[in-house]
Amino acid sequence: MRTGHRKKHPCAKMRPYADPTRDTMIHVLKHVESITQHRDRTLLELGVASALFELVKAREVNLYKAVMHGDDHYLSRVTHVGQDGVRYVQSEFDEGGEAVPLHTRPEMVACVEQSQIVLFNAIERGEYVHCFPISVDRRVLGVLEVTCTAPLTEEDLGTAEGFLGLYRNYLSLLDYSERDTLTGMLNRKTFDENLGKILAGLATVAPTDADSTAAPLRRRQQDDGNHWLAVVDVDHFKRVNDQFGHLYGDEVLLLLARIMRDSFRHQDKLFRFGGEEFVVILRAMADDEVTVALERFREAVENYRFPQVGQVTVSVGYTCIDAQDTIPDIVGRADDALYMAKESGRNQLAHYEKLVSEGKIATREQPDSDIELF
Ligand SMILES: Nc1nc2c(ncn2[C@@H]2O[C@H](COP(=O)(O)OP(=O)(O)OP(=O)(O)O)[C@@H](O)[C@H]2O)c(=O)[nH]1
Repeated sequence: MRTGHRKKHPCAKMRPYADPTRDTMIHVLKHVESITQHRDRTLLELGVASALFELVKAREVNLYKAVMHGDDHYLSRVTHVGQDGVRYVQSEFDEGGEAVPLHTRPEMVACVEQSQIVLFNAIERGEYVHCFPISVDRRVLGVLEVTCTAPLTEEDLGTAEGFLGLYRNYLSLLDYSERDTLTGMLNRKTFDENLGKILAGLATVAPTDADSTAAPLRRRQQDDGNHWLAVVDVDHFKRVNDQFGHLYGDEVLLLLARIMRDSFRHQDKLFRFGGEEFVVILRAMADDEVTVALERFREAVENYRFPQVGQVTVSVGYTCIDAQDTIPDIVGRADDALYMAKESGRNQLAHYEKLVSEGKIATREQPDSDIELF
């Protein structure tokens, strides 16, 4: 039987002086271990930014996401680690992370458009800003910005590029496991994780009797509006498959995914839920804002001519997400509304809460207690 007693390794006594190279290596490996333990994108990003901040002794490290809207690039800061001790991760749904046009950050243009590393001397602040492109499959997804009081040494540049390589590889692995292979949209597994995070966020800011600390965050959440969930289903898709074959059916799904990407904002989350069903999670101040966005998408599909197939339409059911909801509650309500949209002739939207207030649909039964029976 083994006991808890461990013999000292004979070499332990033979280390009369510290070996700085070995210590640095151990330090770097600890960061690598900590970064790769995450299956979560935001924690991964924070891990990379924190590691670089410490290892190259930066003043601050920022991570920007680059997004295309129309023909223009926009940048949105998602992670920040600074000397002030502030460590910050922007929620993907947070409107506070409003994207700025790329041209307002001229030092980043070559980085995003030509995938070049850029060193920028901000003399007035006594800072050197290093911008590294974050690219996966030759697409620049963002910029890692490392700000220091002096240009990075060759060694530090090597460290930064090494961590960037690690981040890129890990990101493409995560991306692969998060996406549907046909349309490239986020998959069902990612849907559950994302909606779970939204609900957890809402629960932390939901009002309680003695909640003074949560008040500013709650106010901000309320200022940013509600989250909404819409289920989109292709009308008579079986007919498309039967009449034109599965390959054309697949092409319809692929093109539909493209129309969805063009119709919604970059903060909105788009998922392929399975088969010919898609889900959008969006944030909006008011009901009519959601209706306008969904209606714009519905019309775009109706007006598109799919190769060989011609016109395809979609029906959409949507509902407002509440802090007390569970995932099945939300999807169930959107599905009930979708059913009504199909029953009422397809190619239209149906808003669950509106249907309830008009007495056209019965409210879903809420469980009496928190206890779930299996
Ligand atoms: N080509 C293709 N077809 C799929 C895929 N996933 C599901 N389908 C097909 O989608 C069709 C869905 O049919 P139904 O659920 O009957 O619905 P529908 O014909 O769209 O009719 P409504 O929803 O009532 O308007 C089935 O024929 C499935 O085989 C896919 O990945 N590719």
